[in-house]
Amino acid sequence: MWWKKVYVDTWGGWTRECFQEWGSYICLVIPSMFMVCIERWTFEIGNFLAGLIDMTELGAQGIIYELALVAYMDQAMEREVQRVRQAFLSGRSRPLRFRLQQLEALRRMVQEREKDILAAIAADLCKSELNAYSQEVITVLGEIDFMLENLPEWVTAKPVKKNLLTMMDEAYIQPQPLGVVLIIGAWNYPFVLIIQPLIGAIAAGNAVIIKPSELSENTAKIVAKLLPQYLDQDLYVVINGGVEETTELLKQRFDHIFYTGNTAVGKIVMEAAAKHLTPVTLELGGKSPCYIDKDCDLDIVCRRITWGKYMNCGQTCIAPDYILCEASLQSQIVWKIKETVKEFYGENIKESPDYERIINLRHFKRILSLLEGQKIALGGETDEATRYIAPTVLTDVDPKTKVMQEEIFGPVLPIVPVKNVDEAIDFINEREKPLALYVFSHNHKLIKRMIDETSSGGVTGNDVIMHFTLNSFPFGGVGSSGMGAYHGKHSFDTFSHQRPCLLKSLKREGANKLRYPPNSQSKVDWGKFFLLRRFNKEKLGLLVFTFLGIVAAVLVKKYQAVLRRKALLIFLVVHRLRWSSKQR
Ligand SMILES: NC(=O)c1ccc[n+]([C@@H]2O[C@H](COP(=O)([O-])OP(=O)(O)OC[C@H]3O[C@@H](n4cnc5c(N)ncnc54)[C@H](O)[C@@H]3O)[C@@H](O)[C@H]2O)c1
Ligand SMILES: CCCCCCCCCCCCC/C=C/C=O
Repeated sequence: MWWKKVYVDTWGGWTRECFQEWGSYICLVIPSMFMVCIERWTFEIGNFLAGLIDMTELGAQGIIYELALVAYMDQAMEREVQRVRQAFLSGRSRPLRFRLQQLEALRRMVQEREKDILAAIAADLCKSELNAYSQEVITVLGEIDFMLENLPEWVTAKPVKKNLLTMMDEAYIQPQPLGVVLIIGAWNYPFVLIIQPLIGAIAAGNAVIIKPSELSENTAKIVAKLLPQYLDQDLYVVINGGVEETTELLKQRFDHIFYTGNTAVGKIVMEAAAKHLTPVTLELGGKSPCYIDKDCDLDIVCRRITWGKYMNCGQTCIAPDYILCEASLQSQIVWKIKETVKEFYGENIKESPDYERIINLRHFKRILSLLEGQKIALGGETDEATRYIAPTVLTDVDPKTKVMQEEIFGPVLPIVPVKNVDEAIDFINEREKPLALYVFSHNHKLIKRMIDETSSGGVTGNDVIMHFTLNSFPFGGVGSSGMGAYHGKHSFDTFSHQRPCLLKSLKREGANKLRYPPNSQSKVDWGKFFLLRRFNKEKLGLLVFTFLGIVAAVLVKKYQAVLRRKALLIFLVVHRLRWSSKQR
């Protein structure tokens, strides 16, 4: 027997190294022992599946094994999801007290292990720990506090308005957990993009499998290490790995999939989810435009845009992707951005602790290719060894060029001249719906008009990024920038099923005869009366009066049942007569 690929845990990397040395040996010498070895290994490490080893790279020449191993991977993933499902079915994730306690434990994890978390984010993105804290940790702590404060109210059943047919029944909406949720994260804000949805999923009472991005591997590892130390180990599980692991994971049945990442993979996720009719939330990207009206304070506008564009080296889903403005504004904008860059990052940007690097060489080269043939008005300096790209501005950009065809996701800011706001609106509407839209103007009406006449996931007027920070807002895209939303109550709703509950009594069968066969015109008329009429304030007095009658009837012991029925009948007949006369 041969195997092409095996899963092993990557705690500290030692298992992987060990396997590289021993795995191929075992495989070559005693192939039949191989599976046993993997089984024992995965058992010993608690079924955590992570890194992938390509046995062909290790000198094993067999090809026949691939199928056998894929089957093994499938089974392993299936077992893991099954384990989490069993934990969910135990019911322990549901009680409010448990949810609050897990959220508090998560907060304790972030507070007690802050240094480890910040170091991991910093290592992944060449980010200062201060920036990692303000961009990721603050948001997470704020979200946990918000949940703890509001959850007791959100979990309670909400009574709903009733119609005449159900007026004696109990009718309410009960939010309930969906089940097992899969959260797939992206690398650019590797902590907040998995922990913030996790908070919502826990709050809603679900079990969760988290698949962090393999590109931000330090954060992926620290999350996999810390979560089991603080949270229930069977309900909340981290599975690390790359595309192959995600692909295997996506074959399993989940009750909801929450994916953050690029649009192309978003389609893959949705297709896989469709096989199980699993609902998805897709937090995708796109080109977020920034319109600068000539009636504005350019100093302030350029400071805000510089902050949002070059934060995290432009690798922010809601960073302003490009600027639309009148041609005459371009030179001033370039000048003011240049001054701001100096103010923010100093004369030597490479030395600044506030300026990050591009995540990997592939993205570095991709961004460089976007500069070809462009007029570079600011920046343009690069260093492949450290994946540094200076804050860059391009002017007079032709919308047909490559930089305007894909999301930039780097520190390159094209300016596309337009004649006026009408042309800017048309420009935006001719393209895919962006994740964010930014409009700068002193003219409030112009901002409102742009909001009314365009579509985007979110909008901020006279600033950038900041709508992300308000957890009373739903955060998400529209069209190709995504579907569904989260943050605060919106996360709770995303991970809950709003279950309508109608509780009737087995008494009062008389009223139900109306819907039983055989049907008649009179039954239809009564049905119309019962179902098409709604209570309004005008009728409330009459209703109260009727109820008082019913209560009185209850007090008259001997005639209790008879009186109640009569009062209801009188009320309905009076109503019906008044309604019929109005109809005429
Ligand atoms: N809307 C948001 O909140 C938000 C936030 C961050 C990033 N983004 C968007 O994400 C993009 C950047 O992230 P990325 O996509 O480069 O991140 P990424 O490369 O980390 O991929 C995201 C996840 O998808 C998985 N994946 C990748 N290829 C896959 C495949 N073929 N099949 C199955 N799974 C696969 C990865 O394992 C990873 O967990 C940008 O477009 C950005 O705008 C959106
Ligand atoms: C010290 C004050 C902090 C100000 C708030 C900063 C807000 C930063 C938000 C960063 C966005 C993180 C999520 C990104 C999603 C898409 O990539």
